[in-house]
Amino acid sequence: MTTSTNGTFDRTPFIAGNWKMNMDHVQGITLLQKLAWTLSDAKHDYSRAEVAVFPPFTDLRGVQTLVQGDELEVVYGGQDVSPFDSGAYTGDISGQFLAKLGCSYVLVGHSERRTIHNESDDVLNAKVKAGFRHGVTPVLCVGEGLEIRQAGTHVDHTLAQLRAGVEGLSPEQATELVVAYEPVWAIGTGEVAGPEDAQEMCAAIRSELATLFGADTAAATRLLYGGSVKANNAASILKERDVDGLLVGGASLDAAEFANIVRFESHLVTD
Ligand SMILES: O=C[C@H](O)COP(=O)(O)O
Repeated sequence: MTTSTNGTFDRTPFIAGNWKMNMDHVQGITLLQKLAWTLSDAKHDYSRAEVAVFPPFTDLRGVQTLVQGDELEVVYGGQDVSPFDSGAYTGDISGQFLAKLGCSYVLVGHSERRTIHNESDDVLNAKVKAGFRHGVTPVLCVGEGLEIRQAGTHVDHTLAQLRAGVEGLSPEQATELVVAYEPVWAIGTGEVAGPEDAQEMCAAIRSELATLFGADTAAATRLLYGGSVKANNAASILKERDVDGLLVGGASLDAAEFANIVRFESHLVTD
C-alpha cells in the first residue's frame, strides 16, 4: 500500500479474519451479523477496504445464506482446499464445493497446516492451482519460525516457500493471488512483528514476484501481514508501503475489535 495519508492506495486493502477452528455454524452467523451491523453503523465503505472472513467449513452454507439474504458486502472463503477435484479423498473439500458455496477466496499453506498437518510445498502448490481451477482465489501463506528468524535466514526461507507455492502460475494468476506473510513466532503469541519487519518481507516478496512474473504483476499482487494483529497496531502496519492488508486470527473473533481493524483508516494520523 502506498501512503494512506493522502487517502489513496496502490491496491485495495484486504482485511481478512481467519476464524480457525472456532465458531460453530450458529455462533458463526451471530458473529458475522454483528460484524456486518457494526460496519454498517460505522458507514464502512467496502471500496476502501475489502473485508473477508474465513469460517470453518461447517459454517460456510450458513454464511452464504446470510450474505446473499442480507446482501452483505463481506466476502468469505475456506480455510483449506483439496489438491484434488473429486473422488475418494475422505475428509477433503474440493475447490468446486467452495465455489458452489460462493467462496471468493481460500487459505492455502497457513502455518498451522504446514506444521501440524505437515503440508509440503508440492502439496500447497497443487492446492493453489486447485483454487484457480475452480475460480476461488488462493491466499498463499508463507513465513518463518522463530529459529529461522533468529538465524537471520527468514527472507531466504520465506521466498523459497513463495517460489514453491507459485510454481507454474501464469502472470495473470499471480496478479490475482493474495500472499500473506505470517511469521510463525508472532501468531497467537502476542508478539507482533514490527511494521518494519512486515515491510521488509513484503518488499522482498514483491521483488521476487517481479523477478518471476514481471513488474506489472508484482505491482498488482496484494500482500498481507498476519500475526497478533489488533485494532491498536493495525494502522501502523498498514502504513507500510508494501503491506496491503491483514490476516487476523484471534482478534477476528470479536466483531467490535475486527470492525475497528477494518476501519484502520480512522486510526491513521495524517503526516
Ligand atoms: O491466520 C491468522 C494468523 O495465524 C494470525 O493469528 P493471530 O492474529 O491470532 O496471531
